[in-house]
Amino acid sequence: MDFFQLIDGAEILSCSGNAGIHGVEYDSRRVKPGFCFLAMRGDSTDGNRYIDKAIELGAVAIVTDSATEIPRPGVAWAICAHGRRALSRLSANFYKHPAEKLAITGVTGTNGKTTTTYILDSLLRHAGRKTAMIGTVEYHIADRVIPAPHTTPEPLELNQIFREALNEGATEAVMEVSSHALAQERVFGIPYDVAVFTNLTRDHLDFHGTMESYFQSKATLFKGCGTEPPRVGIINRDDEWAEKFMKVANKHCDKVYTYGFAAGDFHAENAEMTSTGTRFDLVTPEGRVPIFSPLIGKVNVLNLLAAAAAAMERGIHLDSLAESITHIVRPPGRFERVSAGQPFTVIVDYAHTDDALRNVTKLARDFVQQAGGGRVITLFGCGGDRDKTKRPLMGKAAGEGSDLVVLTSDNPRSEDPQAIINDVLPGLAQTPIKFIVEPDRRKAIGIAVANARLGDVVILAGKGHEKTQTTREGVFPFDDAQVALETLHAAGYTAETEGSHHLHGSHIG
Ligand SMILES: CC(=O)N[C@H]1[C@@H](OP(=O)(O)OP(=O)(O)OC[C@H]2O[C@@H](n3ccc(=O)[nH]c3=O)[C@H](O)[C@@H]2O)O[C@H](CO)[C@@H](O)[C@@H]1O[C@H](C)C(=O)N[C@@H](C)C(=O)N[C@H](CCC(=O)O)C(=O)O
Ligand SMILES: Nc1ncnc2c1ncn2[C@@H]1O[C@H](COP(=O)(O)OP(=O)(O)OP(=O)(O)O)[C@@H](O)[C@H]1O
Ligand SMILES: N[C@H](CCC[C@H](N)C(=O)O)C(=O)O
Ligand SMILES: [Mg+2]
Repeated sequence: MDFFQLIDGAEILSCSGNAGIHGVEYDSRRVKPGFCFLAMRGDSTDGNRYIDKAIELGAVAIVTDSATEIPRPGVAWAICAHGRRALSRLSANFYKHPAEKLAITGVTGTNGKTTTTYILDSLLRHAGRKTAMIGTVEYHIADRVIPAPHTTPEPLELNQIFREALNEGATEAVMEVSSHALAQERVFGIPYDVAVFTNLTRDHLDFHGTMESYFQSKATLFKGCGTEPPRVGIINRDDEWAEKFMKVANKHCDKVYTYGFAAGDFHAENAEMTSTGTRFDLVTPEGRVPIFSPLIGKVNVLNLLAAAAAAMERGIHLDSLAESITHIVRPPGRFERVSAGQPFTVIVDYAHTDDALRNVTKLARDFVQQAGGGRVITLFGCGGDRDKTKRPLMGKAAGEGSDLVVLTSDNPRSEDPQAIINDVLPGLAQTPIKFIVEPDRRKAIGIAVANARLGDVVILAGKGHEKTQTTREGVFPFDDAQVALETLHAAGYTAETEGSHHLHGSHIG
């Protein structure tokens, strides 16, 4: 492909020269001979600072979002109006527009994206479709796993995955669309067929500033990301922001469906929730069907309703849903039990907002009550270099939902772990709860487990599937489920159970 073909359709303000192009990069450190380097300004640095580095590494063409950069001799050059939009167009051109040939479902919302995409992907695969799945835990093309540096990748990686998926026979893609990706236009030009909104609760205000601007980012998915709007919008009517999302979806999408626990186009009736699964009648515009889901808790009923609605829109028949729902693959680290035969329950969960902590502690409370007693012990921390406003709220939610809280660290990143803890304490102090502070997460897990008695539920919140802890000193291996298991073994519980097998690979809990 030559440079003109590569930049075709991108908003180019001026250009000069031509070259044969063998690859595209937006990170100078990964440039190879024959590549086009797209230099764009970011929040932490400016890609234009690395143009000469990219040329040294063999870049033959530069696309820059800076009109003041002087073209380097012998290098094809273009000035674009918007860095990421240009990157999207170049990536689509380079990989020959794979997104246009896939039916893509995008899921956005503060919580539930990963779970909903896993369920939808399972339903599509169970119906014989070959899929690509993109999200927080990992990316998949059918059974092939690709590591996920971001929940929603940059347009270059996104187009590459879509191209590989198409080449491998995929017809569908299911992806989480983070608010960061929407705000930064990482998904510019992606034509979504179906768009799902799960919920909007406080998070990421460090990046978005206000809830309104966070909402506006998420709403973009329903307006169309520089392309046709989605054919179908699916909205959680139980969420406080539902009406605002409905307004946008009604304006832009051909069809809009709602889902909700007790009412909506898709809803649940006769729900029976136990600690091993959930039985309910799935009510849809096409009729109703009794289902049993291995996922537990009310939020997972909502995730299931969202996924069922999307699956039906993607042509999966209601009759086959009941069967396929029994086979769904659960995402790792979401309400995942860790068991070594101990007389109390240990749960690893990815709750890292006040809303999610409230839900997960409520679920644990329901279980201990159903089982005739027991306490809820919650361990959590708050991420460093992330929304500080959620810290006291998470403290309050954990305190209100638990009998004992162990406050610790969760990826302090560049921050002082104690300073993060200090931000959480005012929220915890608003509750009468007993709490223990231990910044070392391994020791903290030891404390939580040592305090557990017969019938208690211990929730290890915030890190879910993560395999590392990021601190000022570096990135260290850390896996809550593994550490919990080691702690239980050290305490003398050594039974090999389904839960402990799960830790060694299978995603089916
Ligand atoms: C806030 C945010 O999302 N930032 C992402 C964004 O940064 P940015 O646009 O500000 O770019 P920058 O880091 O200033 O760099 C500018 C340009 O210089 C380039 N560069 C930089 C250094 C160099 O040596 N050479 C070089 O060419 C970079 O590749 C980039 O093109 O683009 C960068 C390149 O892809 C990402 O690394 C960076 O992710 C940061 C590290 C991050 O932590 N992002 C998280 C918050 C995120 O995106 N999370 C969401 C999920 C959140 C959720 O829903 O829970 C996600 O989708 O994963
Ligand atoms: N529909 C939901 N509503 C509220 N909370 C939920 C919902 N589904 C899951 N949760 C809670 O949120 C946590 C994260 O769930 P999940 O990973 O599915 O969300 P996500 O939107 O992908 O999060 P992230 O933005 O971090 O990738 C779960 O561990 C659970 O505690
Ligand atoms: N996608 C979320 C994950 C948070 C998980 C938690 N473990 C943390 O590090 O804060 C974020 O980047 O904000
Ligand atoms: Mg996710």
